[in-house]
Amino acid sequence: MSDIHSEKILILDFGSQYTQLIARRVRESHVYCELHPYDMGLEEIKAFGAKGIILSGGPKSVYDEGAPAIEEELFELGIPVLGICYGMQLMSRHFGGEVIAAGKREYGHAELQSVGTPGPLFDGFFADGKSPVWMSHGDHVEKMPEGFEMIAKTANAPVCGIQNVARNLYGVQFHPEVNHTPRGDALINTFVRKICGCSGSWTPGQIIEDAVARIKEQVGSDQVILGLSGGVDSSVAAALIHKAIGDQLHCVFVDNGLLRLDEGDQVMATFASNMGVKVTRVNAQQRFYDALAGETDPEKKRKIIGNLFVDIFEEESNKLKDAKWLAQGTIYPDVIESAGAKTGKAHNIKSHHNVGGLPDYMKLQLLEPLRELFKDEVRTVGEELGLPHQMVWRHPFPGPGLGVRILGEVKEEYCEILRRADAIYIEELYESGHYHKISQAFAVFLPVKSVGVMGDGRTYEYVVALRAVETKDFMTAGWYPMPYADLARISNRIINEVKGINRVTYDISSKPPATIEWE
Ligand SMILES: Nc1ncnc2c1ncn2[C@@H]1O[C@H](COP(=O)(O)OP(=O)(O)OP(=O)(O)O)[C@@H](O)[C@H]1O
Ligand SMILES: O=c1[nH]c(=O)c2[nH+]cn([C@@H]3O[C@H](COP(=O)(O)O)[C@@H](O)[C@H]3O)c2[nH]1
Ligand SMILES: NC(=O)CC[C@H](N)C(=O)O
Ligand SMILES: [Mg+2]
Repeated sequence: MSDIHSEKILILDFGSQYTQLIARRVRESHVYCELHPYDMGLEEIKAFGAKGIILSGGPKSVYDEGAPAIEEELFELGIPVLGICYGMQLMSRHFGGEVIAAGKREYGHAELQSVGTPGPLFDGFFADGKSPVWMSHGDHVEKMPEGFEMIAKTANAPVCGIQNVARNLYGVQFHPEVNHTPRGDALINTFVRKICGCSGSWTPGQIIEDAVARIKEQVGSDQVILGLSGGVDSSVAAALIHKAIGDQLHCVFVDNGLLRLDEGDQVMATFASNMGVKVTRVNAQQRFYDALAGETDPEKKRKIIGNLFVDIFEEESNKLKDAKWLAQGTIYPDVIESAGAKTGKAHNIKSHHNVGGLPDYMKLQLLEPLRELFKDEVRTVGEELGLPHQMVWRHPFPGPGLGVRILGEVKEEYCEILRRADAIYIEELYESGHYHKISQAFAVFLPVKSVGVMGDGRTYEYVVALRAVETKDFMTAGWYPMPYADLARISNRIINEVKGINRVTYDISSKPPATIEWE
């Protein structure tokens, strides 16, 4: 078994908005990396065994009292270090440089100018001695650190790139990790591949080979149970685990009555018929409708749905002899976010449910083969495993499903109406080529009636709202500028074809201040 973790980069997070993007760029260079808080101890850092360390940006100023600092010996380990923004300022100070509040702050686009010879990090970065970069800083390095050369500046900031080639220490004031720095990805690639000497073994084929070997080793001859939703994460997890242990995997698909049109049949057909995976379908529609009857509060609805999922899971695992593992499609952003959530600093806007919020009595161990992967890596792995393209590139669908897309009380009748409207909407998006330009699209049922006229007769029926958003990380999102002609066609079809709807609206709210789902 090749060890794809033998080459890895450590990213120390000083609280930048972009730390996750640094990890994305490193992964795109086919190098494994992990994010850790800036105060990771020296012994832990040594034990991690990184081939390179990246220090992120951060909101504080290095000269503030109590500003986040690092283990001083970090620079003595002989491991290459790249400091970005705050990271460069820390490095500069450590080596006797001076950081001050800048007279001219820089936010947004700036033109970086090469100073002296570009050096290994900036290899190929400049064209005619210049390169567009993206800045976000109020401080700058005024006096150079000892033993370093200055390799770049801008009109406003005297020091924007520093290097000590002999010790493999580099710093940049700009943000190479954001898309607005056009050659930034190449710079990060140069750092991890050329300077740190990583060979780039983090490829889909290797990830699969490694995961399969690890699953086999962990699970042995035990049985594994997995909640399969038909969404990207649980589907890829199922395919991966099935490749590793075949029939020892038992998937449970819960039809909670809150799924999209024909979704249950599609999931069963794809997995059971085409892929030979054992899937038990639990028809629990009525149980969910009964449990939700009369409840209008969004948070209470989410809790009801989540709890019922767990109950059903428990029942199913009790039916299975020797089930020792519960597999989940947890991915890296889930891991990072729940680590953040544990600090308790964030407001609870809504309770996101993942089935398998394990109750103590469940006694199953967790198997999470995707917990190191980002969504797009999960998708690439899914493609490599031969999952249908449509399944891999589907928009995410929340666990509580239509339960959070029917405002207020959930009724079976409303679910039927919404399923039909949503299916038309999504079909039209596929046909017009918009689907893959949109991050997530769906219809929402509004339990209010308005007056209309159809075939000379008065109608008094419900309203459907259409939502389509563009986003990278689902934390912030903009509404999709759908062409009028497409909106017209979709609205026309929904009103004509779906009984119970006589009005369609398009949601033009961004997140924040709205959220993506309506509840
Ligand atoms: N109807 C369902 N039956 C069984 N398990 C489910 C169901 N809905 C959700 N789950 C479980 O909850 C987990 C979290 O759901 P989530 O929507 O985040 O992921 P997903 O459905 O696998 O992927 P995607 O984000 O693409 O929708 C799933 O991985 C799956 O294990
Ligand atoms: O698995 C999930 N369980 C949930 O309870 C849940 N609630 C929202 N979402 C999805 O998360 C993303 C952000 O949604 P919001 O802007 O509505 O919070 C969007 O992609 C939402 O679809 C969920 N996913
Ligand atoms: N983005 C950053 O890392 C900013 C660093 C520091 N707070 C500054 O304003 O210069
Ligand atoms: Mg889902």
